[in-house]
Amino acid sequence: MNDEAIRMRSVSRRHGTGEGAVTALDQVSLSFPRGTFTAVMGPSGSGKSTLLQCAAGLDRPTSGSVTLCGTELTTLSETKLTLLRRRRVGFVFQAFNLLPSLTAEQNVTLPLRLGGHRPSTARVREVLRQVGLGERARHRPAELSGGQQQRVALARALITRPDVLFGDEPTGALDSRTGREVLALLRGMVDGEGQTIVMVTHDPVAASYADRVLFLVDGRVSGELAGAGAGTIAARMATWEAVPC
Ligand SMILES: Nc1ncnc2c1ncn2[C@@H]1O[C@H](COP(=O)(O)OP(=O)(O)OP(=O)(O)O)[C@@H](O)[C@H]1O
Repeated sequence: MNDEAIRMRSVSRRHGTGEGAVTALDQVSLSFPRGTFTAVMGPSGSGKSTLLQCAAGLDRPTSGSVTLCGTELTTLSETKLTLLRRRRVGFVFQAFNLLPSLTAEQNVTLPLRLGGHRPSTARVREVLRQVGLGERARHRPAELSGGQQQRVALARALITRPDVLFGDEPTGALDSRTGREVLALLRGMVDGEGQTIVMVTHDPVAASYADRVLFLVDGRVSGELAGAGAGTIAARMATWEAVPC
């Protein structure tokens, strides 16, 4: 069995051509082992979101290779890539992106239903229980706290049992206590169920929940820390914050 959830080999992503061209990712090679939690950090514009999008098959690299559990993504047709994304990767963003008129369980099942699938009620209840919302299945977003709304978004991302869960600042809109609850939930999914998580964050406390923190600068991996606390991560961030723009 392939123990790499994602493998990126010499991945570059350039936008535009000629003098105005921007290299968002520059020859990045990385492995994300299954069952691990990785945080991706770096200054604004360093390529974090681009890395996440290329790893998840949401964006296509200009060159290089990306495999998801052994499947090469860069050569897949748009249709196959869409199907693969729908089934094998999950996303949570800073914005919860819930439909206000739908209940928690309807929000969780909406993407699957749009794709022509109807998950069993048992599965929907199971995933809502997993995120601590077993009693809130019939509530609408306005009847839920911010943290609970993000848990609905998490349940929606997890319902297909994705190979990888990607988060782009998933706790960015939450107060610090609620954010920590969501991060503890993510950590528990890695430890308890072997979920693979890749999360972009600007917050050293959020990054400290990960097994490994990758640092990007100018589209390249500039270093990494394993098992680091928030203080150590913040000290590393201070080295690039000190560089004048
Ligand atoms: N569609 C695009 N067209 C042109 N340039 C782009 C495009 N998308 C991203 N870029 C550029 O690529 C670089 C990396 O962007 P990216 O959004 O990946 O950075 P980031 O580290 O996630 O930034 P932030 O922390 O501010 O969200 C930036 O210089 C950005 O301006």
